[in-house]
Amino acid sequence: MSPARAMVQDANGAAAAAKPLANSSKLPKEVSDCTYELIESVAQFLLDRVSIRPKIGIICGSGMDGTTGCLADALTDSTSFPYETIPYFPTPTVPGHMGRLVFGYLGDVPVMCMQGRFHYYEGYPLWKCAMPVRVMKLVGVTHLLASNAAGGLNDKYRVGDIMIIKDHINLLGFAGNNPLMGPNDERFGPRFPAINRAYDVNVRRMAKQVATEMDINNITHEGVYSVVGGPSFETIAEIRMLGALGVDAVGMSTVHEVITARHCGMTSFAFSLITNKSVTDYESYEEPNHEEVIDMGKQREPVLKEFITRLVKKIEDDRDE
Ligand SMILES: O=P(O)(O)O[C@H]1O[C@H](CO)[C@@H](O)[C@H]1O
Ligand SMILES: Nc1nc2[nH]cnc2c(=O)[nH]1
Repeated sequence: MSPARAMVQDANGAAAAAKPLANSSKLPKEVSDCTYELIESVAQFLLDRVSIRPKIGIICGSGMDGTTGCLADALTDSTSFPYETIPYFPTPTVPGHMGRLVFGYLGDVPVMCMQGRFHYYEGYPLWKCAMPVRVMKLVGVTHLLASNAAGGLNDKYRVGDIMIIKDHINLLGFAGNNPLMGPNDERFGPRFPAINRAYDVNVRRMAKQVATEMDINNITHEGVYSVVGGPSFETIAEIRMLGALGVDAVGMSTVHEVITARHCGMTSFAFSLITNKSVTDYESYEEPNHEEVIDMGKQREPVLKEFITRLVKKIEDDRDE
């Protein structure tokens, strides 16, 4: 598709030509080129083409954003933008991440939904991986809900369980890599943002209420997520180290999105679907693999869809009070 000609697709996949773009080719190479004005222009591109004004932005994790039956398919009155048609947007390279930004109604709540996210191991710098969160912000989103697939370290967790993230350990940050590195534009947020209250306590409370209402408390936990760079899964020594650090689940995403969201004043919430148990035993022949991650995401899709739909409704009702 010509980069100068964006396409929008409706929920049935019908493509329609949108306004031509001045420059829809590539993201700027340097973080310093990714200005507030550039993000504003991307937000404006979207606002010019959709009528709904979502306050809630959703990022779907591995296996939860794929084919028929996924969350984005549940949106009504939807308009979707394949990532390659959005100016300056990265494109996903990972199976299980479809690559569409969908606007629509979940129940009766307007949302925008990233069907596919960006990971550091794909070769994008972290700021670029998290750039869509800033686009959400300038579209008018106030609440970020991110989901991910993760390996479960906590002995009590089983495959298929949900972990509401209460905190994270940013191992990429420890290694000197953070989405906020580079010049800071105060219009997004402060140079040194506090991150200790990243996972909103009120939204977590609502999520626990939803789990009770759905009668899934037996599979729902609250815990600490750690991000690693990937794409290789962890060694046994690494898993043991993470366990000793108090990590309950490990993955390769979400933290850069949440940091970016908090930096620009968005309320954030995230949860993990435990798609595999982390291997801690040298005698074990088990090996994690991306196929089982995607399969578990698909299996849990109905539950997660309902979980998110109910949570979104609670957030919206709470905002209206
Ligand atoms: O975090 P999400 O995008 O759900 O994906 C998780 O699953 C993939 C590994 O199977 C990694 O990308 C990991 O981060
Ligand atoms: N790093 C990491 N990411 C995952 N995503 C899904 N499962 C895993 C895992 O076991 N480790």
